[in-house]
Parts: sequence; C-alpha cells; structure tokens
Amino acid sequence: MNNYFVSAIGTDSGKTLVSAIICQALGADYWKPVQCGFPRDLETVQGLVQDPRCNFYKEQYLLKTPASPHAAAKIDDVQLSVANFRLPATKNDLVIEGAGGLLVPLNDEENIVDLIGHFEAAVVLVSDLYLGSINHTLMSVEVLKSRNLKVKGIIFNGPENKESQTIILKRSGFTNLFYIPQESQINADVVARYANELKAKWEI
Ligand SMILES: Nc1ncnc2c1ncn2[C@@H]1O[C@H](COP(=O)(O)OP(=O)(O)OP(=O)(O)O)[C@@H](O)[C@H]1O
Ligand SMILES: C[C@H](N)[C@H](N)CCCCCC(=O)O
Ligand SMILES: [Mg+2]
Repeated sequence: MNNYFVSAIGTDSGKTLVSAIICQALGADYWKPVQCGFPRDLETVQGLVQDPRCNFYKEQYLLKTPASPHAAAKIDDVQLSVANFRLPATKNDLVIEGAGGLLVPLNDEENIVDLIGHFEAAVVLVSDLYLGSINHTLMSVEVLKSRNLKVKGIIFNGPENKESQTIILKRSGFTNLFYIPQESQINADVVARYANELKAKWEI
C-alpha cells in the first residue's frame, strides 16, 4: 500500500482533477484531510471517478470558510495540529489531497507540507502552466528538497508551455509523470481517458 500526497504550486492548480485521475488509474482510495469551504473536493472526486475499487473517506476537518486552513480553523474554533491527523484505515493505495500549496499554514507553526512526512507519503506536485509558474514551481521544489521528502513526480496542467516544462524538469531533476492539457470541460469520461494514459506511465 502506498500513500500519495497531491500538492501543487498554489490553489486552483488542478489537485482535485489530478487526484481523481490517479484514483481511477490505480484503483486507489481518496482522502482530503482538511477542506476549507464548499463544494467539497470529496464530492467532486466521487463524481469524476468510476471505479468500484476506489473508496472515498470523509474529511477529518470540514471547515466552512473558503480560506487558508489556519484562518478557516480559527473561524470555526478548531485547533489543527499535525500530530492529530490520522490516516483512514485502508489496505489500498491512498491519494491524499492537500489544500492550496506546500507552505499553506495549518496553525501558527505548522504547514500543509508537514503532513507529508507525518503520513509517510510520496508527493505528486501539480504545476499549472501560467506565466509565473516557473518561479512558483521551483520554490515548491526547494521546499520539498529541503525536507528530504519523497517525490513521485510532477504533473503539468493547463495550456502547454514546453520551455517552462523543460526548465522545471532540468532544474528539479523530478520525474515528468504526465501532462494534462486545458480541456473545455472536466467530466468522468475525461478523467477515465487520462487515467488510462497515466496507468502506463506510473510505474516507469
Ligand atoms: N486541465 C484542465 N482543463 C480544464 N479545467 C481544469 C483543468 N485543470 C483544472 N481545471 C478546473 O480548474 C478548477 C480548479 O481545479 P481544481 O479544483 O482541481 O484545483 P485544486 O488545486 O484542487 O484547488 P484547491 O486548492 O481548492 O483544492 C476546477 O474547476 C477544475 O475543473
Ligand atoms: C479555499 C481554497 N479553495 C483552498 N482550499 C485553500 C487555499 C489556501 C491558500 C492560502 C494561500 O496560499 O494564500
Ligand atoms: Mg482541490
């Protein structure tokens, strides 16, 4: 059983889409430990994955405000602490989706990135290809490397930019797992199509 932690270079980068594709590709389970605001990513993934092998676990913290977890927790009078997060019990591979990027705070001291070691997960980093994303991706790479975290690879998402992809891969040394182009709509068929492609690339 492997735990994969899907993080990204920011919010709205495509983590939920990528999580659904990985779940469908591997027949893995899905869990978002902390959700801030609605709709719940859990429900989005449930609507996108069509694979009876996949189980979907409830968030450990479902916070009502669409904000950074540390701020959303304050509003709901909840204390987030890495030590209190508990993985769902499963014998299956598990895809864990973060919130926002790696240095998003959970509280005054701890960040999303601190959950990765706690869960003993390998990171899948989603890099969406907007202008400015090279800087944001390479900063995320530094954060991962400085903590010696295990990285499965990068998934690029959105309008193609070969120069950005090439320099990010060269500087990071990370594996290029997959590229998802900008789609006119996201639905279960799109996810199934990319899951089939990803399956072939995952174990290389
Ligand atoms: N390749 C793509 N083509 C078309 N739409 C996309 C693509 N990637 C992501 N989107 C859309 O962009 C929006 C943001 O993506 P997504 O919800 O996966 O981001 P996220 O990183 O999970 O955000 P959060 O930090 O809130 O969890 C969604 O509406 C999603 O369907
Ligand atoms: C509410 C949003 N969709 C995400 N789940 C949380 C994003 C936190 C971003 C914090 C930040 O980097 O400023
Ligand atoms: Mg999401």
